[in-house]
Amino acid sequence: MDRTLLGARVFADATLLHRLEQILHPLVREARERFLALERRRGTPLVVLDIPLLYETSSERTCDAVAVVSAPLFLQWQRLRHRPNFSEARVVAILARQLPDAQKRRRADFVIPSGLGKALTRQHIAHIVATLVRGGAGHCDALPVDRARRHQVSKSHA
Ligand SMILES: CC(C)(COP(=O)(O)OP(=O)(O)OC[C@H]1O[C@@H](n2cnc3c(N)ncnc32)[C@H](O)[C@@H]1O)[C@@H](O)C(=O)NCCC(=O)NCCS
Ligand SMILES: Nc1ncnc2c1ncn2[C@@H]1O[C@H](COP(=O)(O)OP(=O)(O)OP(=O)(O)O)[C@@H](O)[C@H]1O
Repeated sequence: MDRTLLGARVFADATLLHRLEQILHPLVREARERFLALERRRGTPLVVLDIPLLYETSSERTCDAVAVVSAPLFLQWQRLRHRPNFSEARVVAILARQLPDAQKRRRADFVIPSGLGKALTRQHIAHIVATLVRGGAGHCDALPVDRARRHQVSKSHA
């Protein structure tokens, strides 16, 4: 499948994108449920879901905590320019269909900076994992997280 061509069509046409989402999102949901059921059976203490349209689809309600990976806008554009299917029009169309980064950062429990090098990003992730495991967040959509500690961490990271 030519994803670049499909992207050019659907990101320029809200109706077509909606049709594609109606086909794909149920399949994504199904795969996610299978994954969660398997990890629950295994007793995995923490699972991570990488969801691009998390707030846009209200999926945050099914998770114990949300971490947003964020870099400054200039860096986002710099990285996007290196993608094989880059076009300014495509990026503008995609951004118009997503919640602004600032809003995601405000709503998230954790903000993971990705603009200051991979070592620092890894440190933040390790800190978050330790906080969640200590705080008792285990199976997604089940256990509570220590909110006070969450805020403490997200504030120091923002
Ligand atoms: C249109 C497709 C084929 C383009 O694929 P391609 O490999 O060229 O781009 P990629 O998937 O990496 O997406 C590029 C950027 O667009 C964003 N994006 C993808 N789908 C959407 C969408 N429905 N709404 C808003 N942004 C989107 C991604 O987060 C990413 O930042 C693909 O994005 C797709 O099938 N999208 C529809 C399914 C979807 O909603 N996926 C995201 C959530 S599960
Ligand atoms: N912490 C980091 N330090 C340095 N570079 C990074 C870091 N995180 C990501 N990058 C670089 O930024 C680019 C984009 O990363 P990635 O594809 O993970 O973004 P993304 O937000 O998941 O993208 P999308 O949602 O559009 O698929 C890649 O080239 C990657 O190497």
